[in-house]
Amino acid sequence: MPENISLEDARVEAEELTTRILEAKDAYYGRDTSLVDDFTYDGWMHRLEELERLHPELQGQDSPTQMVGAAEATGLATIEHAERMLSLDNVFSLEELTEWAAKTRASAGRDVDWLTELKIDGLAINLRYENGRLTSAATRGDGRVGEIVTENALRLPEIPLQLDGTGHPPIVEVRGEVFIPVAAFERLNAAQAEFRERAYADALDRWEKRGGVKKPFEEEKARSAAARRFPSFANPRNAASGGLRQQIEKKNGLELEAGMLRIESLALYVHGIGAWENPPVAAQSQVYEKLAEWGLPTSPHTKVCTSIDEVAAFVEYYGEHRHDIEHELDGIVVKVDELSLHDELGATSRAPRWAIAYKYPPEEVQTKLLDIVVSVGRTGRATPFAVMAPAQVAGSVVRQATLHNKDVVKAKGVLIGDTVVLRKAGDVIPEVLGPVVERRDGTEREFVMPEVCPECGTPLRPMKEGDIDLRCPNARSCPAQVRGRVEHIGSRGALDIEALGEVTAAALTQPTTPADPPLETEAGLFALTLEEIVPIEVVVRDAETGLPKEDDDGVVKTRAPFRRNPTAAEKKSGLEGPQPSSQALTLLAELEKAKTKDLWRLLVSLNIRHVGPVAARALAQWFGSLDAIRRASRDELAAVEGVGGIIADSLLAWFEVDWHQEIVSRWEAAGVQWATPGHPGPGAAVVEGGVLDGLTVVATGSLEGYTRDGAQEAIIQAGGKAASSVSKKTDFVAAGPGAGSKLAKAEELGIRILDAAQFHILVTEGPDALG
Ligand SMILES: NC(=O)c1ccc[n+]([C@@H]2O[C@H](COP(=O)([O-])OP(=O)(O)OC[C@H]3O[C@@H](n4cnc5c(N)ncnc54)[C@H](O)[C@@H]3O)[C@@H](O)[C@H]2O)c1
Repeated sequence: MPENISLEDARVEAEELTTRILEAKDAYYGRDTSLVDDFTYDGWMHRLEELERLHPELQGQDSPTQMVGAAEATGLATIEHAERMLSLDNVFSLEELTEWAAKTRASAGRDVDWLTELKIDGLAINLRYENGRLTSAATRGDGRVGEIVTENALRLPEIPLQLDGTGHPPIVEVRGEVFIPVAAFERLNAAQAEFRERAYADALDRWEKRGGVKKPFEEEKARSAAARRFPSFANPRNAASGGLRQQIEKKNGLELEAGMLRIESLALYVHGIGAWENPPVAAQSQVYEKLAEWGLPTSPHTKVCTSIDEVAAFVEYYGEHRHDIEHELDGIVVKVDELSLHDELGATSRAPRWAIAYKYPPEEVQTKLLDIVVSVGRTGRATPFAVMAPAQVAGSVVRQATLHNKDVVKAKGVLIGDTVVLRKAGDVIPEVLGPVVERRDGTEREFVMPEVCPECGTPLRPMKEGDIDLRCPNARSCPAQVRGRVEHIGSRGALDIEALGEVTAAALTQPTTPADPPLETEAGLFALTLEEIVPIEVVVRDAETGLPKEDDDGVVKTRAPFRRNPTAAEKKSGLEGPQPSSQALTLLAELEKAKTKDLWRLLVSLNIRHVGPVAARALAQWFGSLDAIRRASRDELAAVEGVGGIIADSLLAWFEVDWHQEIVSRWEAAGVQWATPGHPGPGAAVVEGGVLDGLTVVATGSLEGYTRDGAQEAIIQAGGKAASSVSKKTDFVAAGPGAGSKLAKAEELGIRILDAAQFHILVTEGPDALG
């Protein structure tokens, strides 16, 4: 729907946007920091373009929509490019991409081949070669004039001073992207941490030599100074940009060492040309072949596509595999392959018309760090986590992220109230990368790790001697730990009780009413009665913020999940007062069923350290009953395949605790079956001689007819080993839709890959039946 905005309103909005965009550009191109995330920045640019489309009189020559990068002088000498270096226009959906392709083909007046490439998240570089010899390397700058970085560029082994071969053009400009590969970026940040430590140690040394008395705050000062000198880099793009543009000759000591290391992390892929008269090739893809012949590095991830469907498939493929690539990418670049069409189609003042960048949804955004709260988990570990203003990142809304421990909070340098960079890549757990220091206004405050458990007030202790992680030692009755254990009991890998999730576990252990929760520990779980749970009331929380909701009078709202009012018909038939809700009835029915579930599931639900489904299955298969496990010696336990010494010790320690014994006996009194019926006793491995005996199988993606657990179970039941990662020892990989890196690994190692139907044959009839 065309927007109806008056010129006056549009002007005000455009001015506001321009100010913000220019500020962000200054920081990004001049100081290698991002004041906002790329997605927000792109949104501003798009809106400004839209306003200028609606009111063309707003579009001055100096509008950011007409400019490439920034000319901001940063102290480096500059050089004019022989031919302008442009930016790229963006699209954010396949629909827009298809539209652009149709328009471009129409302008070309003939069929077009598309060259698809990964959009490398780095910074552009222009390499000028005269008769095959490098005369300058420069950044893009404002597109006409860039900063000279020749000295640093020549430190990259991939940038040749002299091109291979003979007969080079008198002048050619080669354009490419300088970036830091993902693996090198990790190493670089690890090295920065070492430099921090060394700088800190040096400062203390100097202090001591001067005979000073160290005070805690002096150490603190030395630490912060070291952290300022050698900060962690928030992302490879900004680290690469600063790395290439640093004035290395002005550095010495540790700074010089760190600077050199940063340059050594840089890599290059070339992706274009400028100022090449009459190139002896007709297509951009052939240009790359030529550049490779000259010894320049080209990306292996390019493809010539003859239809837009093929382009879309490329976009989709790398959308799923963007984390399997050696560098970060923020999208796909689609180019018209034929060079003569580049001239015909031309360019706007900012971008060529023969290419477009398709941008993937963001994986890195900025948001406000509202608070750092400490949570206690089921094992008692006290973990600080970030509470953030909700942020949409990589397709989901993120509000929280763990910060692990107080040292991590310190290392990341975040303060409560900071604007922080938040990253979530695909299925990966969200992570706070660090603060945007430039956005501070002085109201931020430091996080202080509490000394007592926030849930039960018990003084926190190190997990083990000298450990930085703290735990609440009140394992039996700390409400947070009981809640965590009860939730674990209901989880899919344990007793798989659907009605017993996080919210129900909290209701049973920490309701607002009654004051004494029905479960003080999990020992009472299987003896719960309707009378106990029906009165339960819990606080209603806001889904966005997690804070308690209040009514108009400021009273906290509560909810009674386990009861309902009687229906009219029930009232008529004389029923009075609250009735159990269907949730209450389901919970008790499912608990009843769980009492006779497989022994291994019951073992997992006991929350014994290290005893997960794999060890529990092995124990259950070997011993057949909890009693037999309890009577076994350390050696007997450790000898069971899949158990070992650590788990044996953990089992022995668990049985020694009185309140653990109480769980077992009270569950038993409530009807829990601690033995597998018909098991012949210790030593009888049930599935020996199965059709998969001695074979290792990995199941990945969604296999029709199997849940994730179900596929694993089927492998084990057939006597095979269900492994979670692919290696040379893997015999088969069963892969369904959504299979990612494991499938790629299997292909790489040449391991036989099965679909769901073949997998079914494998686990029921064995490998020979596959043919
Ligand atoms: N977060 C911020 O504050 C902020 C500020 C300014 C710019 N930015 C980011 O930078 C972008 C604008 O910068 P831009 O003008 O460089 O545009 P761009 O990064 O969207 O696209 C153009 C650039 O892509 C690069 N590129 C990577 N792979 C390529 C390939 N295979 N073929 C051709 N080119 C390739 C080239 O260097 C080219 O100059 C914004 O969209 C935003 O994401 C962010």
